[in-house]
Amino acid sequence: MTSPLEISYPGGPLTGHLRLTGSKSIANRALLIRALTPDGFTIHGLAAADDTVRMQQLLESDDEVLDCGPAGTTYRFLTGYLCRRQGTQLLTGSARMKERPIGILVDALRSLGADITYAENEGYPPLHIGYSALDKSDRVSIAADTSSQYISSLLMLAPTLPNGLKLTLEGEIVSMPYIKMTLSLMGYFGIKHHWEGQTVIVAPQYYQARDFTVEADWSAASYYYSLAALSESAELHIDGLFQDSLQGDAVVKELYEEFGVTTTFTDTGVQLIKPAGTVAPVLFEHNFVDCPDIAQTLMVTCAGLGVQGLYSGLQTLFIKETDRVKAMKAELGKVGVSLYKIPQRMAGKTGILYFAQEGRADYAAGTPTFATYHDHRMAMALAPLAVQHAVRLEDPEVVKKSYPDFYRDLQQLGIGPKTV
Ligand SMILES: O=C(O)C1=C[C@@H](OP(=O)(O)O)[C@@H](O)[C@H](O)C1
Ligand SMILES: C=C(OP(=O)(O)O)C(=O)O
Repeated sequence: MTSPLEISYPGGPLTGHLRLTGSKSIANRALLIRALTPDGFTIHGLAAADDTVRMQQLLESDDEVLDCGPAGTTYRFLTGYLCRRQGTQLLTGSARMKERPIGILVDALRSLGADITYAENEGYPPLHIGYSALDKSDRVSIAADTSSQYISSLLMLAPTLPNGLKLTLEGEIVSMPYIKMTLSLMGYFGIKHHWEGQTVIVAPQYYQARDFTVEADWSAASYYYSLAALSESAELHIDGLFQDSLQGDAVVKELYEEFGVTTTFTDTGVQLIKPAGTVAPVLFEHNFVDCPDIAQTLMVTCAGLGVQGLYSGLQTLFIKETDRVKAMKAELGKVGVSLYKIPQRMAGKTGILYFAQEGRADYAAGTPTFATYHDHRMAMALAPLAVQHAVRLEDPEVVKKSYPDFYRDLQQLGIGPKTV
């Protein structure tokens, strides 16, 4: 744990220009695909994010123990990849990773012939993974309601399998834009696929080497949208983001229109404007099933502005870096904002889980100290409140997972961090 950091803003319009970090989701796919491509290729714009660095290191390592730390994509993508690599390796991770389920992916890989055994608890990391031809079958069904990363892991491997793969997605599909991102990137490297209903069909094919540039990270951009929304007025220029994005989290540009933040694409990225005098909405309602990583950002924006929140599609937040709903409930509670599950009888009989949020962040008790729960997004989502009142973040270095320069970039906007 690193010492707490206090961040504050002197006030006035928020202005500035920065170049945003690369997307770890895109980077980790490009790295995995490169490992499956005989000729290799150059990847530009790889971020120094821990999850990306780990992916690079582990793909190159022939150590017997591979430690993914808290990196979900790294763990799930390597689970598939290692099945085709010679030798046996122990794939492990942080204490939290050992609580994040992997059984759905292991069962799917085993049905193709994988040699995987649980080293500790059934259904959870760590895993012993041995080599297998994965030629027992050319089709598999997988529950799509828990994590899309299992599906992306299988899809990236699919063209390299002796018989290709027909992958049927069962139940509600969560994080669908990430599956589309995987298929688009595979397409960039020459892999064709087609859908038959809920089944993705990928024939045996070779990845084609092509140089590649990683887009800036729209999930990281969400924190600047929140900063703009929470400021009295703002004009921010963020380089590296483009209109035609592979990332589902690019939806932030539409979501923040409700808070008066407009986006204009420029030659180098985006310009965000929030005019003075913008009136916040009374209610913000959204289903986050396609964009779970920006849920915390929107919760904090609503808390800062006193906007009532009505959220659904949060079911995957319980198994991320922390139980994010529980963590947000505790931290927003520190500034008097409540987040609670709506009883089923009030939400209707749809089976959809709804959460409601009420209250406006209140700093009467002084500078709040927010815990970050080993979750980069807790720190980054709560930080924008600093434009309203100084806030303290515990274990601030947690942001390194996806955005190591987060505080440096805030400083460029005049939002000053100091260690306390
Ligand atoms: O494939 C990816 O790059 C990701 C998929 C999502 O996870 P789930 O599919 O588990 O929701 C997302 O939350 C994660 O940050 C990155
Ligand atoms: C959920 C996340 O990451 P991962 O699942 O890759 O650990 C995230 O970055 O918000």
